Amino acid sequence: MGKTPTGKNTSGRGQRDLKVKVKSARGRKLSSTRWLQRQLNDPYVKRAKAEGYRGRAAFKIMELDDKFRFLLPGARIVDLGAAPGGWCQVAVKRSNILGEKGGKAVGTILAVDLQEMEPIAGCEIHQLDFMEDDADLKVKEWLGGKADVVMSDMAAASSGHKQTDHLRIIALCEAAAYFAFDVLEEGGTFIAKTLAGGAEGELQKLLKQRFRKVANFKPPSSRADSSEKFVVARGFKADVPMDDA
Ligand SMILES: C[S@@+](CC[C@H](N)C(=O)[O-])C[C@H]1O[C@@H](n2cnc3c(N)ncnc32)[C@H](O)[C@@H]1O
Repeated sequence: MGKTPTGKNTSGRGQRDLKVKVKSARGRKLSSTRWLQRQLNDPYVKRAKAEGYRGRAAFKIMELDDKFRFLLPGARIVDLGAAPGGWCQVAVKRSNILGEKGGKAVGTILAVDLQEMEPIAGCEIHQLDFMEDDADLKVKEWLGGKADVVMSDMAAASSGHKQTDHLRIIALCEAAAYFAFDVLEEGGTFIAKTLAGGAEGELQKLLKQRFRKVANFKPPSSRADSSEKFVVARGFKADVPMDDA
């Protein structure tokens, strides 16, 4: 029998467990160094800083919009998982929320996140856990009407376990999708970030019941070594009940 650092006797198995912990602690230290290096060398991180965006995620929504054209002038947009605010910054510009490109400033952006967010002109920001009971009702009330776009970049902090992270993000996507079913205008668009894994088929099936077109897209700015991609559902069918779709 060996001894733990606190002097307790251990079995052989206990010693093996201790070694694993030391090894994984080292692993975490290494990977955080790699994370920092990757951030420092990432061209999108540099561009975001140079162009005044709050994060590299801003380029993902630009690339999604370049391909699918949903940030239209005057759009009413709900941004779920919005912090720190890169998507909102892009949406304010592209949907001419402040009327800077001429015309009336008629659009709205409702931003929701678990975390606090610094204000962004043209966005109404709410701090809320979208998975708590009645969160959808609260957001609906703040919205005060229909939306043209519901977009979700919601993601929980990585657990380090691929399947757990996949199931967590699919749950967030589904909650966002049911909310979209409730608030989208006829023809509206739903965008959500997913991580590849076994439960995606069910999400696609759900979306295909209520949207005319459902596609997956990995923007060039999404890291190649990440299983992240975005589901883009267009042409919302407002009057089709789920069972008859
Ligand atoms: C990748 S970040 C979003 C980045 C954002 N699109 C941007 O451009 O700055 C994911 C966000 O999802 C938020 N999030 C995760 N789970 C959430 C939940 N249950 N309710 C609300 N926000 C959530 C996190 O707090 C985090 O800010």
